[in-house]
Amino acid sequence: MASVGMSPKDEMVARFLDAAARGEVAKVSAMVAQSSSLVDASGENGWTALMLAARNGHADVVNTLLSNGCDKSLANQSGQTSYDIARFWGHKHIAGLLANSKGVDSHHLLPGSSTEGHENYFSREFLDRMSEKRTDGQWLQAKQSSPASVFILFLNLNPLVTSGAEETSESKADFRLCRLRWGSVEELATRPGTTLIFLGVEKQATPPSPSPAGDEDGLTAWFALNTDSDPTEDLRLSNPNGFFLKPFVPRLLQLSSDEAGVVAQARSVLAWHDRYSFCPTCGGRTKVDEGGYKRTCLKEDCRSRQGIHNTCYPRVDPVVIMLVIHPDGNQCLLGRKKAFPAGMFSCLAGFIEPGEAVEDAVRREVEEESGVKVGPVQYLSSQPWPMPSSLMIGCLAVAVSTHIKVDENEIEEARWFTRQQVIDVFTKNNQPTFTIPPRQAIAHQLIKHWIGVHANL
Ligand SMILES: NC(=O)C1=CN([C@@H]2O[C@H](COP(=O)(O)OP(=O)(O)OC[C@H]3O[C@@H](n4cnc5c(N)ncnc54)[C@H](O)[C@@H]3O)[C@@H](O)[C@H]2O)C=CC1
Ligand SMILES: [Mg+2]
Ligand SMILES: [Mg+2]
Ligand SMILES: [Mg+2]
Ligand SMILES: [Zn+2]
Repeated sequence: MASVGMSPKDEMVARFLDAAARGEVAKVSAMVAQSSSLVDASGENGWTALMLAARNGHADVVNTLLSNGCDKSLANQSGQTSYDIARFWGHKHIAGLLANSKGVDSHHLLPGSSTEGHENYFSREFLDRMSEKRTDGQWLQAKQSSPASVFILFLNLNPLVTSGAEETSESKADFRLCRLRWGSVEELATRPGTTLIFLGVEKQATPPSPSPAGDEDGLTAWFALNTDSDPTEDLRLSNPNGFFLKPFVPRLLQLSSDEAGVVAQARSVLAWHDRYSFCPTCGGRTKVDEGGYKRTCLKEDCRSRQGIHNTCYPRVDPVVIMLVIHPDGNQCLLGRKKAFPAGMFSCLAGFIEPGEAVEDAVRREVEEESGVKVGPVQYLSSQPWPMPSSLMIGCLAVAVSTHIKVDENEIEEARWFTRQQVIDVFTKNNQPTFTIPPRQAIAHQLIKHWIGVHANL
């Protein structure tokens, strides 16, 4: 403890050693940030902060000191290193951290791996995709002309909706998809700029009973169409309140969870047809197969027709999105792009590159965008993001360095935010100084998960 007659420097070292001995990780971090030479400073009998934290079993302080570059090989006046001390006092986990040649083992900062019940907007599977029926032309034809089937319509990839709040048990919807019948879209389906795809059938709690309409299996099939010729006038009679949802975001985020899931599937596949209308291998004309899940080149000797080629199937672009946790466990890294609304910060994100594992993409994108180095990575949940075909792979990650240097081409600013600052955003207490994306974005859910996990701290 500090005592009368100490120099200010000795007094600061004494306060620092005391904080480490007591496990006051936030104070240790703050003091190191102010004066980095403290990490290896020693007090009575040559004991350093690392030794005191190891003696008292404070793994979080040990990690913070390691990540700030302390020298773990130092010994006290009795010749004991921090590792010897941790072993002597039975703190095996800390001894493990100190023995680890990479210095930092921060897995304990990641919450347990339970992600059960975690569902993101756009990920609800309201329909059974029935992929085995995509090659059954007769079944598809019968469903297409069945009066029970549902058709949703897009004009240049914007869905036809009606407004009108609908409150379900899980979500409040401001817009609803217009559910059309074959009779209203039959003529449109034959126009050159229109694509029709099969989405699946409504999931049923109990096996369906055959319908009297001669529709043998009683399953309600869903289809989607995208067209480039405005059908508003033709639909005026059957859907006087319908309109195409444009601009698409953020209003698309106001559908019910069920309908958002349907739109995620439909819009991605339709966007693929819209953008890949010619054969990517030979540039020839193609035709739509398998209920819209395949395009086949019409040129019989095209290479894309020998064997299986991913160019013939709808694309999905994997993106990593991660909440990076500070080595002290009490702060997270958020960034903002220039295009974000004023004051909004979000998780860093980036496209996975060819030949790259998820964990490596997380480490690369975080370092590229913020200069921060990342150690352990944990997958949490994923989210289809149909703008047009991203799959957001949501992860938590632990930083092993803390200095920020942003890539100004992509990120305007990145900052460490304390848990309290983030809690203030959720609770709207203490006039939060920033905002985060809405609950429909996986970024929001990752941040919320981190706060929830640490709610007891
Ligand atoms: N749902 C959510 O919470 C969030 C979703 N996102 C989505 O994640 C996506 C990726 O994030 P970014 O930071 O923009 O990625 P990024 O950090 O990799 O940078 C984007 C750049 O990557 C290049 N790129 C590489 N592969 C690409 C591909 N397949 N498609 C388009 N560009 C590609 C382009 O040059 C592009 O400008 C965005 O499109 C955004 O819509 C981003 C943040 C939050
Ligand atoms: Mg990015
Ligand atoms: Mg990037
Ligand atoms: Mg990138
Ligand atoms: Zn071809």
